[in-house]
Parts: sequence; structure tokens; C-alpha cells
Amino acid sequence: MSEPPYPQSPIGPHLKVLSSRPSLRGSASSASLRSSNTAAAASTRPTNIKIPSLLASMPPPLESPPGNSNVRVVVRARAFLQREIEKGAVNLIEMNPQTQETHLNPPSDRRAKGCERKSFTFDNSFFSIDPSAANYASQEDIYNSLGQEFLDHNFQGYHTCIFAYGQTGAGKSYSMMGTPQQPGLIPRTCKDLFERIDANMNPNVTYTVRVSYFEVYNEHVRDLLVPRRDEPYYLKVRESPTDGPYIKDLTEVPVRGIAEVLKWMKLGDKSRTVASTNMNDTSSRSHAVFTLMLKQIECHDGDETTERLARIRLVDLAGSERANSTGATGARLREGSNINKSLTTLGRVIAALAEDSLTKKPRKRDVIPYRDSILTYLLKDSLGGNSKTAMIACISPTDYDETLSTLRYADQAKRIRTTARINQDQVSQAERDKQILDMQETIRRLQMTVGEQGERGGSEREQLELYQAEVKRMQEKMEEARAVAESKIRSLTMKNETLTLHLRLAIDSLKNPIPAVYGEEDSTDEEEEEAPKSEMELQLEGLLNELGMFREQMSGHRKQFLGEGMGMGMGEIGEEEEGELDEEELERELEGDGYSVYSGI
Ligand SMILES: Nc1ncnc2c1ncn2[C@@H]1O[C@H](COP(=O)(O)OP(=O)(O)OP(=O)(O)O)[C@@H](O)[C@H]1O
Repeated sequence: MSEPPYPQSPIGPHLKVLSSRPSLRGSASSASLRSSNTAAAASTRPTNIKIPSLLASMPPPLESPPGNSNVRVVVRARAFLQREIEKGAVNLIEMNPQTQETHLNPPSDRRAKGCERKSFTFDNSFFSIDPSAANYASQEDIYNSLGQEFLDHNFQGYHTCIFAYGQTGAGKSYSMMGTPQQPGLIPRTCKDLFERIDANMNPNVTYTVRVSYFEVYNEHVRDLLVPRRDEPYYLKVRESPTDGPYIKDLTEVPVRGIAEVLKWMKLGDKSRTVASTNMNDTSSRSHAVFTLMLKQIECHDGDETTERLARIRLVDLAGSERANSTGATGARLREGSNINKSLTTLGRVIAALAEDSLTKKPRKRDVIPYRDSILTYLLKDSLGGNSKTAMIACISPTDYDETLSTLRYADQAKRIRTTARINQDQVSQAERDKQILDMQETIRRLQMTVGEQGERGGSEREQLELYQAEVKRMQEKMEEARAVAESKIRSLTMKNETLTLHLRLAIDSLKNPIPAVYGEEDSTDEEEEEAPKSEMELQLEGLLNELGMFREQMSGHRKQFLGEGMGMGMGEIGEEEEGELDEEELERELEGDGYSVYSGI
């Protein structure tokens, strides 16, 4: 069951749901990714990934149509730790791979007191206790049966969230992050994400991916992508009327490939608050939320584009624990009580949502106690809103009470129903231009306000922050517009190549016509002279017309998208004079240096 080691290379989000309109505030952009260097992409492309729908265009929702779906709950029992083996600890867990049942057997002293075996059924029961067992679930198995499907949802435009829950030392970080030799769900998701992007051959689809990573520690939010400072620096949580709770000023970096994303992931991991407890030598003392924002833009004929945004949230919760089992005192005890506060609130949120789905009468929004902890407030959407969500309940094979409590928690989560929708929007070039113009105007106004307040000695800090945020948004929008332009040019270039090839074939046929064979009785003088030639001429005429129209279209797009000073090195595109090509001209172009009518793209 050994897996190949993972490559060791260093390794805001707002969109309306389907059928609603604009305001793509803070949307993912910048690092636009394409399989444009398709040759390179093709050479490194793994042959075993199957994503047929991506090869055509953005994939349609295949199954799970929009609407309610239950939180998917899986349970994973980890392997014995060295100290458990040394203590001669006994395995209390059994799992049935056919029924997905998990059985928890009481230890002998409890059995003597009449305690009975407890059984639960989940969407999956992953047995990772004994690598030699037939039903052993490796890191790869977990990804294949959960991570892959969730990434499919993301490419369809759904937000997703996978969170790991369980007692300290039960295997949450191992399942989510893993080790360099045994990577977990987070690095595998990143790797698969970029492999799928590289495998896409459709020149009309552009991808942008942004990453953020934060932790909730002692009820404070810390950005894990900025270096740690001596003075603790916490971020504020705000609520937007349209997008719900969000973290103000959270770093979101554009990433262009697996190496970049893994580099940020490692950096964030290093900053995470960990400590040694009785239960785990490197215990995560915070809840860590790793987020990828995947944006897909598909260009259609004309200036319409379809945009899809998916938020991929991967959460490694801090361990649920009893103070006496961790042996915590002082700061560790305070941490523990804050961790438990978040997890208790999470439990109450889960209980309230689960009860709602039983009664089928949704409560008023404020009755669900999301706001009672930062963690639940930030995960509000993932727990009870627009997201497909999964919980990995991690359990230890040796601790009866903690395992039972985790299994009960997980059992309740099974009943929660979320309402995931495809986050898709149609945006025309005109709308995109208008958004940029509006932003420019806002920036101009803010510049003036900041200046005025500076002169009056007023509080310019807030205005300055607004100004900076707006400039950042505009830069992202412009990057996006540029990515769309590049995609258009790529698509037109492909059409151009196809047309040129057709023309070449047509000219070859004209030069070397295949004489028609006619039966004596039905051949007339007229037919002998006219029939084969007029067919070719018609074909050539059609192609020339098409090429003429295409050249006009391309020149239009060039003017529209690549204004002066864009610096894209495409000066030669469409610089030929407008107008029809006659046959001789065309032959010269095809046979001379300029085989491609628009060389230089
Ligand atoms: N499936 C598994 N196979 C082998 N070893 C595992 C497995 N799951 C966890 N471990 C090991 O168990 C130990 C504890 O795991 P991990 O740190 O993931 O626990 P945790 O639930 O994240 O704990 P905490 O809440 O304290 O952060 C680690 O040494 C890890 O390598």
C-alpha cells in the first residue's frame, strides 16, 4: 500500500449565483492560467486522469442538481501510534466496507459493567488502522473517494467545504495536510486542480486560481500567508449584505501552478500555532482554513463571457479534547477552552441545523448560533448555505469516550442539508469595461477625499484603506479583462489556422484537379467543361468569404482588446490591409514566408 512520495519541489470572493447579475467584487483574477503552452502542458499531462467534460467547455452540472443535499459525513480511524503500541492498547474499532458501518466496542472494564457495542453508518467508513487489512484506506483512497468528487463540483461552479473534526491526535492534520511522503487532501486537491487545468484544451476557457490561508486562534483570525510578527496581528471579520461574513484584508495570492501553491501552503503551515500536548507532540492549537478560489471564464462568439467561481474550502479544526486528557495548564488550558468554545458552538450549530432538516421547517436565520464563535461565523455559508460540504470525523482506535463523542457529533452532522448553487454569471465586454470605468471613478473620488482629509488633518486612514482596496480590485479586473482578450485571440488564431489549411487544400485541388469520369451516354459538352470546376470555385469562394469576415472580426478584436501600450508583443496581428484577398494574393501568402495569414501570434 505504499504510495509514491509527493513531489518535493518547493512547492474575496464574490459572485452571484446562477442566473443573477453582476457585481463580481473582489473576484479571483490575476494569475490567469491557460493551457496556452499546450505543448508543455501536453508533455507533462498525466495519462490517467479522466475529465472528458473539460475538453469541450466548462462542464455542466452532471449530477446533484442545484438544491438541497446532505452534508457528506465520512469517518476515518487512524493507525496506532508508537506509544499506544508500547502501552499494549487494544483496537476498539471495526468497520464494514460493504455497509459502511462503524462499530465501537467498549473496553473490557466497561463491557463488564454492561456497556454495549455502538454502531453507526456513514457515507464512508475509512479503515486506516492496519495497512495489511483488506479494507485499509490510504491517503490516496481518501482523495479518490472524496476529494476528486468535490473537485468535480468545483469545476461545475459549486462552492465546497471539507472539514476534519476529531479529538486531539485523531488524525485531522494527517488527513487534511498529510506528510511529504503521504500527502493529504489539501496538496492532492491542489495537484489535481492544476492537472485538470493543464489538461484542458479548449482555448476559450481561462482559469484563475487564488489562495488564502488563515487560522482562528483564541477567537482571533490570523493571516497565515504573512510572516509572523512579534506583536500579534489579527484581522477583523466583517459581514457583507450580499456575501455574508468575510475577513477584511486577508491575503489572497494568485497562483499559476502546483509549485506556487505548495510554496504558499508550506509557508502558511510554518506559521500555524502548534504545541506539544500529552495527546499529540505537534498538536494544532488553532482551526486552519485553506481556501482556493477557482474562477473559470469562457468566451463565446461575440463579446459575451460566462464566468464561474468556486470556493474550495479545506478546514483542519483544532482537536476536541478534555482538559484532563491533555494535561493542559495555564496558556494551554486557555487555548483549550477557546478551542472547545468554537467546537461547542460548532456542535450547537450542527444540532440546530440537523433539527431543522428533521422538522423541515427552517428556523429564522438568527436562531442558528453562528455568531457565537468566530469559527462558526466564518463557516456559516459552508455549514448552512451555498456549499457542498463534507465532514471527515477522525477517530482514534483506542479511546472509547472521545471516539464515541466524535461519532455522535458526526451522526448529527449527517442530517444537515445545504443548498449549493452554481455560481455563474454572464458578463459582456461592455459590462467589464463599465466595471473598470466605475472603479476608476471611485478611485479618483477616493484620491480626492484622502487628499482633503489629509489637509484638514482628519482621519485619512480609513479612506486610504478603501482606496487601496479599490485599486487592488481594479487591478484584478484588468488582469481578468486581459486574460479574456488573450483567450479570444487564441481562439481566433485557431480558427485562422483551420481556415488557412482548408484554403491550402482547396488551392491544391484547383491546381491538380481530379478529372471527373462520366459515362458516355450522360456526358454533355456543357457538363464536361463546367461540373468539376464550378464546385471547386464555389468552395474557394466560400472559404475566401469566410476568411474575409474572419479577418475583419480579428482586427475588431485586436482593436477592442489590445489597445496601445498593452505590451503584449502582438504588433503584427491583423496589420495587413483590410479587404478581400484575391486568389493570387492568397497563393503568395500560403506559399511564401507567411504561411499563416496572421503570422506572429
Ligand atoms: N491514518 C494514519 N496513518 C498513520 N499515522 C497517522 C494517521 N493519522 C494520524 N497519524 C499520526 O498520528 C499522529 C496525530 O495525527 P494528527 O497530528 O494528524 O492529529 P490531529 O487530529 O491533527 O491532532 P491535533 O488536533 O492535536 O492537531 C501523527 O503523528 C500522525 O502522523
